[in-house]
Amino acid sequence: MQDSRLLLVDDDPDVLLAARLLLKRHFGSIDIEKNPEKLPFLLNNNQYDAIVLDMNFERDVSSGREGFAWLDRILDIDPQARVVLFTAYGDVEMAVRAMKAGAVDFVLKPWQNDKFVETIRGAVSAGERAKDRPGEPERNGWSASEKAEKGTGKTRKPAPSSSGHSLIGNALSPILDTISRVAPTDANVLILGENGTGKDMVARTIHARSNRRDKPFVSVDVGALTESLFESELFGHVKGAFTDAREDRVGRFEEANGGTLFLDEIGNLTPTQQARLLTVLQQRQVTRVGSNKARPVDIRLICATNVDLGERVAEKSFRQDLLYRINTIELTLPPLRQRTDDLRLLAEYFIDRYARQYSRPVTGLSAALLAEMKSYDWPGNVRELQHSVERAVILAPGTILEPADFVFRKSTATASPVMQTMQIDDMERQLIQRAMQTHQGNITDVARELGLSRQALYRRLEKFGM
Ligand SMILES: Nc1ncnc2c1ncn2[C@@H]1O[C@H](COP(=O)(O)OP(=O)(O)OP(=O)(O)O)[C@@H](O)[C@H]1O
Repeated sequence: MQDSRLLLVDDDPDVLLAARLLLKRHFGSIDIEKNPEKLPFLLNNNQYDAIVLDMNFERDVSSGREGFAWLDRILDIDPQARVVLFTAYGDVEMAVRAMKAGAVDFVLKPWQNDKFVETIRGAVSAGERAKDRPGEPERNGWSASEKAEKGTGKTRKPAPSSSGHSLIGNALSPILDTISRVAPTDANVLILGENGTGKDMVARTIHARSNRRDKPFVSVDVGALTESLFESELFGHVKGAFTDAREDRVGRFEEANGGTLFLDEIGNLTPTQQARLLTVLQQRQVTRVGSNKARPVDIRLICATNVDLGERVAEKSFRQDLLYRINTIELTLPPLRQRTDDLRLLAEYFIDRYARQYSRPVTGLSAALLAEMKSYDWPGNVRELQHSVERAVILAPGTILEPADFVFRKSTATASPVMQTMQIDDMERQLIQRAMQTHQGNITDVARELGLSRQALYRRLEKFGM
């Protein structure tokens, strides 16, 4: 236990300090973090034996919704993560729900010291046992291999051998073939497709099937980086390079050294950012901001975007030389509306996954629902289908999902004449405004309803000045 490493995430600094003081006496090293937004970065860069996560962040004090979203995110990044939840409200029902969603245990605040230490000890040693015997079922009833095979919601970083199975859909077989051929090479790959079509999954699958699979997979949403953060995030900085640079920091390129760097939303880079990126890719070395020492980097580059880069090149907002550098192999993921034959397969896959996760008796979907699904245009693609099925599985009264259990967003085909004459931007703005009202500004819920990633939602909020 003395060499184990823990991460505590809570927005109350007093709680963090008190918990660290207690746990330091029993466990090796304890990282504390006030801001859950830092979780992806921390998890991509560190190996934790257990993570203690608060369920009730400030913005959403009692429902635990934000805690659930962060739990999901952690398990997406690391399906084997041992997450123990902190809850201040003694809401055991919520804690039990969280355990069904993949947490290993929970601690009620205010805690009893002995009990708290024992719970964490249990989480850490369960993780060690699972490492020793990889096939052994875990606490929530699924072994690691079963999770990877079945894709029980935690398959974002699956075992290399089985990662291809989690990309569901017959229409994807040509893409899976290409992935098999391309993955073992070091060729740069550009993945194109609308939001929610599976670009991130494809990037992870390529890495998992590459010779770099034991090295880091580092993912950066470059579209979300401001001009001032771009260089220090990607290339790192040295202490004193700018006001906030209190310590040396390794950039994402260096973090990915030996492994794969995934640059998402590459289509949104400004001309200056494109020029900086191109130089680094040409020279295969990075210079941290404030330093003059160039460091070699060995990365396999995968990029993704939902914009038409050819069009951007034609209108001169994306450099052709950069496009040629990143698109050695190009993969285009079809939107869901163009692969309606896969709808049943995908829907059944998600029904199975969520019925298990939430212990619901749902076993399938009716022909009427399938017909409605086929006539809908799925603007949020597989992500939207996934969330709609999740909601329906939780709420449906019967064992077979019916049209009444499903909420389809108003599609362009059925929109009112007024809506049809509106510009797409206006519709988008209205949808976002409505969802923001419904969810009282909770970004996670709004993004989920709209089938967007949080970053994609942030960009739209910025675009519409909301
Ligand atoms: N073929 C598929 N099989 C199973 N799940 C899928 C498939 N495609 C997408 N998904 C699921 O849909 C969700 C969105 O996928 P992903 O994040 O890979 O899309 P994306 O194209 O990267 O989206 P964005 O452009 O918004 O970042 C994920 O939860 C993923 O698990």
